[in-house]
Amino acid sequence: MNDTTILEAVDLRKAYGHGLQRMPILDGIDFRVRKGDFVSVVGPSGCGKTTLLMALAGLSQPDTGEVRFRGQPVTQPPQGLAVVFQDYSRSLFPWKTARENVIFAMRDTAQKTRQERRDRADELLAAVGLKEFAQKYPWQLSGGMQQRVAIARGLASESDLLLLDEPLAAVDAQTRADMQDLILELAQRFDQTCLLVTHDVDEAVYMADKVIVLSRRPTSVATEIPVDLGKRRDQLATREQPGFLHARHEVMERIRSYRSQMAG
Ligand SMILES: Nc1ncnc2c1ncn2[C@@H]1O[C@H](COP(=O)(O)OP(=O)(O)OP(=O)(O)O)[C@@H](O)[C@H]1O
Repeated sequence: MNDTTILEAVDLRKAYGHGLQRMPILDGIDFRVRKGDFVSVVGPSGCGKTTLLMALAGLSQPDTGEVRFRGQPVTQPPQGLAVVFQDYSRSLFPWKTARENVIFAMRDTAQKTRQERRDRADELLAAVGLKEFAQKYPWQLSGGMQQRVAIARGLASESDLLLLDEPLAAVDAQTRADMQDLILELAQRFDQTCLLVTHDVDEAVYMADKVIVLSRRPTSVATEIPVDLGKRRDQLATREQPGFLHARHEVMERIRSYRSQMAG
């Protein structure tokens, strides 16, 4: 590990089931994430992206191999790491309002007083376009709104590392673009390293400093494709830059090669 590495996956292996039912999912995955980077992970459906994320978060243990966060082996969810799950309906507390859900994530932050926490929660809710909905309960919000609360909560934790599992899957195209920019802006503002799982190749490249493409299941290869676009992104200009088109091409090419291996 060098000084700037915050997260490492070392020869991660994980299978589900036993005996004849045993299904290997991760079959020797290695990669590193540098502090401050935004990393996207793409791969075929069912290749084990959520399984990988659960292992990175310390929510499930790999069979062999190791996850290291700030150089320390991860054996349970570590402090300084937060996850925004794909299934927002199960990740928010239904008995807490949007504001209370966001405040709940601030247990370990610099915001100590009730007022400080309330102000930061309202700032984040306003940033995700939910200023008027702070006092609503999750069941009073649409799916996309609930997911925005979940994102505000992830950012509120001010954790050094934020793992995002398809957080924008349920929102419409325009909101999705706005949320991409919001996540980038807030991650930079709070100095958060992010690892985003997404099915959307354009989103993966737009958001990231590096895209990790996973091979089909059992996933044994994680190819890294650098995205050389600097930190400032713009929905129109960035997507037209040669660097964007090149990285997008490389990612698509890699996915296609994994697909043809599967067919062959
Ligand atoms: N707890 C579990 N027990 C048994 N099998 C599981 C479990 N969790 C996931 N699987 C299986 O492992 C495989 C990988 O699942 P996973 O959700 O990690 O993939 P994914 O790449 O995130 O999928 P998707 O792209 O569809 O979201 C799938 O075939 C899934 O059915």
